[in-house]
Amino acid sequence: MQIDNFSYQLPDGRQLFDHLTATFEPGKLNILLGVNGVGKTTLLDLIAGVSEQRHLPFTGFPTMQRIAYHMQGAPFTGTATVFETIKMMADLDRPAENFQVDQLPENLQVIAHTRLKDLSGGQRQLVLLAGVCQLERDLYLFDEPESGLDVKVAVAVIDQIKQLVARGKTVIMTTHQFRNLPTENVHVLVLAGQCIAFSGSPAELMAETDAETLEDAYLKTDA
Ligand SMILES: Nc1ncnc2c1ncn2[C@@H]1O[C@H](COP(=O)(O)OP(=O)(O)OP(=O)(O)O)[C@@H](O)[C@H]1O
Repeated sequence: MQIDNFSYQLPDGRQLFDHLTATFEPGKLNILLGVNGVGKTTLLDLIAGVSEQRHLPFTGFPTMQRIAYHMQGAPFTGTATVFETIKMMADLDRPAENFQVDQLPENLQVIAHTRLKDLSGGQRQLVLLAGVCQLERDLYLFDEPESGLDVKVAVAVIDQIKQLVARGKTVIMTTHQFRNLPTENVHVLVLAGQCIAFSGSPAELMAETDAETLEDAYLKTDA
């Protein structure tokens, strides 16, 4: 999945991307890093085709119907219960499987019959995330999936994402949290200066910056 020499202006005329080239590795967790406002969400929106039609420089990406997109802060309320909501998403792509309560992540089983409108913001985010993971797609996009979640819950969220990768799925995720990130099967892209300033494995980024952790390596980049 490749973006080649892509330039993009915001509606107010600001240049967000300038000759940006990026390769996303299939079957891996692609982690897109960069400071606030650099354009990570905009890039995910463009890949998903939600904001506007994909431009020609985007090649090798699945069609919109084959992409699952967990958007940041998506409004997700209503009178449906946790179980009904996740079952509905499971049934979208795997109607024959008859999704059951015990297939919910453990932390959602106790609130399986609570209505979304009665959940906390973090719990709603967990429901949406679990639903997205039930979809059977070729590419999964997660925009800051652990934001606003307790660190213990965030571990479980990253585990769900790792399970997708273990099943051979391609994931692109933005994050500002380094604590629970895996390093195996991971491809890192650093968005800075209107283009991809680094693309490679966590080990390569750490070697290039002479750092011992991915967080330190990122801090040493010019992002
Ligand atoms: N619809 C829009 N109209 C005008 N500007 C926009 C629009 N959407 C986003 N922007 C601008 O695009 C820039 C990039 O925003 P984006 O949300 O992609 O950044 P980000 O890297 O995901 O940031 P964060 O880490 O804070 O979520 C910001 O300067 C923002 O103001």
